[in-house]
Amino acid sequence: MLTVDQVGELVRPALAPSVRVTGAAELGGGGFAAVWKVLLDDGSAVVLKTSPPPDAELLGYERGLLAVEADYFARIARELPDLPVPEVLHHGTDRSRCDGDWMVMSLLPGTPLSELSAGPRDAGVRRQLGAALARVHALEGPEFGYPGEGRRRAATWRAAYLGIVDDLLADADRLGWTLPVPATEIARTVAAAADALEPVTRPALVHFDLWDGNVLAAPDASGAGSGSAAGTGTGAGVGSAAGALRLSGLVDGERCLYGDPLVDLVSPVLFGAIEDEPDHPLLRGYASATGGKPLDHAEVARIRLYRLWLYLVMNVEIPTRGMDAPAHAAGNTHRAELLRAAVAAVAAVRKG
Ligand SMILES: Nc1ncnc2c1ncn2[C@@H]1O[C@H](COP(=O)(O)OP(=O)(O)OP(=O)(O)O)[C@@H](O)[C@H]1O
Repeated sequence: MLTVDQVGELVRPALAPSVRVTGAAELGGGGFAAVWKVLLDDGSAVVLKTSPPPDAELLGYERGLLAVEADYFARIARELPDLPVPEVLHHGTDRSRCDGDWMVMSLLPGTPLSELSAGPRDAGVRRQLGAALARVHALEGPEFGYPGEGRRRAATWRAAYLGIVDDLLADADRLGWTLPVPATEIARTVAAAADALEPVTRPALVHFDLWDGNVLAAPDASGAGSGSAAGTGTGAGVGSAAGALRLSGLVDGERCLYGDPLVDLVSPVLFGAIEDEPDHPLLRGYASATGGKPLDHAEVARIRLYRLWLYLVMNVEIPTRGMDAPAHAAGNTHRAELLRAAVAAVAAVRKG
């Protein structure tokens, strides 16, 4: 855990010489990295994110994530400047100053959807998210898979996906973590369904992790309570404001990769299935930007493969996130059920 003085030292390279740090508070939700809101004496604030130290036990794909996240935000800021991603102010790698990498970025206004319980009021935000995602998906990479040094990549999406799943199964084995479905059954199930991935021929930039905690919403300019959260970051007041909300931030781009745009339809409905909700606002927003049509059978088959992947990650990361303690038993039982159901759903598409 960093002290406020250490936080101040790390953000220093991103600040004008005259600006002073007046305080810092850890932002909730950072399960992988440590994330701080840092207050400055000019009344503004920035965000500091530090990655785990190099000797931390991580999953194989979790290498160099902060550099990848910095590149993701920088590329979107460059190519789609009206989309609300943080501005990267500094990316530090000096081990004499911090065990892990660190990034200083602008503080976006708003509150995560996960903290809002806004009900139908957040439909507009989800529509805007769908439209924004469609634009990010127009950006391409050179190959399928993860960007960055020594990470899983392949010339085809099928090979990248199967390799990513294999790597996660190898992680579970290395960590001695028993999965709720045997690794051999998972590998067999995805291999048998992998023909569904063949139509994907364009490596689109996908975020992968847009669950509600990584989508920020703020009152829109005309909404009641406008200004209560704008400028204060994860501010109070949005949840109780009765006015309309707007999409004010996409954060946590560290798990991005190049692949099928449909990957991004899974995390936003973390415990459900977007293909069972044809009127979901995210789908409507996405279709408004792409002229898209309802999801077809082949697309549903792919989405189910991606849900299996997401739930596999959520099971394999239990030991590395320190969630293998008895206090997490109920949550882990739920994760296990999700994975079992996802494997069965992939197998069912194959039979259907
Ligand atoms: N630039 C930003 N502006 C405002 N809030 C931010 C910003 N970056 C992060 N946050 C807030 O801090 C939280 C944690 O940040 P982030 O998701 O990047 O950390 P993480 O450790 O990678 O999270 P996860 O547990 O999802 O892996 C976010 O959910 C968001 O609420």
